[in-house]
Amino acid sequence: MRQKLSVKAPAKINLALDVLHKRPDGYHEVEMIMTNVDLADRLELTELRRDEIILESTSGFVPDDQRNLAYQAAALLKKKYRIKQGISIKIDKQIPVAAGLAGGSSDAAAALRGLNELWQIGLSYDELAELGSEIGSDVAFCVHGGTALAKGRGEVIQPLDAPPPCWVILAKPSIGVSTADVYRRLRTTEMKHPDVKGMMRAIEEKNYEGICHNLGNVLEDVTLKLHPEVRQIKEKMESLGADGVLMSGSGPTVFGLTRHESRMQRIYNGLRGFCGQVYAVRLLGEKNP
Ligand SMILES: C[C@@](CO)(OP(=O)(O)O)[C@H](O)COP(=O)(O)OP(=O)(O)OC[C@H]1O[C@@H](n2ccc(N)nc2=O)[C@H](O)[C@@H]1O
Ligand SMILES: Nc1ncnc2c1ncn2[C@@H]1O[C@H](COP(=O)(O)OP(=O)(O)O)[C@@H](O)[C@H]1O
Repeated sequence: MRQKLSVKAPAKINLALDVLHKRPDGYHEVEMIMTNVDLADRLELTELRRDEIILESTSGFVPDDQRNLAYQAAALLKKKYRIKQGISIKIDKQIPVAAGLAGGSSDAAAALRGLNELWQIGLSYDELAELGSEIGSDVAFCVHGGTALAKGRGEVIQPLDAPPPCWVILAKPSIGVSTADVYRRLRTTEMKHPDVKGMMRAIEEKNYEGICHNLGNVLEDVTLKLHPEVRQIKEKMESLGADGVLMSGSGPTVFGLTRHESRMQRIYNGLRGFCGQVYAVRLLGEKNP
């Protein structure tokens, strides 16, 4: 019998994103608070007799070859641990692409977690995260999942408690944003830094109002200038009564928080039709099992 495994790959949002400076290697030194939401891709991993990697996805927007981050994860493990078995990776894509929600990074992390188990390699999450950061800066967080402070270029992970439960409305306009382009346009001397420590305190104290108050992302201004429709979505979400509203990562997805189901419905209904893709999901906040 060929071995099979199904792995969940949840999206992330950045509750806080600060950039300290640009590094000599071209990356930016960041301080981010990231947490998972229950919008997820699903990867089905099936062993193949032939030594090859086959990748399929339900989305027309992601590559199905070595450019796919989940493919790269499998190739990395195969090379490093001299795995001779082949693998079929089927991605049921639910997370919008190039959205600031780390869909690709989460698929890579899920492939690492799943293949580590399927091929019985025996690596810890810390070891998988270190490997994953060769693929992308957000992969390390996605290996651990839950809620964390991410430093360095995003690969230095300090786990945090889960924030108090709430609804998260995600609204993505029909544009894609290039992370590299947004970082390139960032002027590190002209930034309003978010209070990352204040956000960590609010999470530790399970202080929902404190979390809403401390939301902040230095990349937001860059993307808002490039794409005025993102500002319109922010304003709409605020006027519909979200307690806190912020762009996730490099965007263009905007998220709004509320604890009340009736208000979640109002925000969700008010945004549908106004904006490309809208989701109402829960904060996950807990680490991957
Ligand atoms: C902005 C964030 C926030 O979580 O997420 P997304 O909006 O992409 O989801 C991340 O920092 C994105 O992480 P990720 O998407 O993995 O980035 P990578 O593939 O490593 O890098 C893409 C490009 O972004 C720039 N980059 C990335 C990370 C970083 N700390 N500094 C950078 O300058 C570099 O130009 C790099 O070539
Ligand atoms: N498995 C994957 N899922 C999504 N995008 C992928 C994947 N593999 C490679 N990519 C590429 O990575 C880019 C960024 O995708 P994604 O991770 O969805 O966005 P973001 O970095 O904004 O969170 C896309 O342009 C896409 O072509």
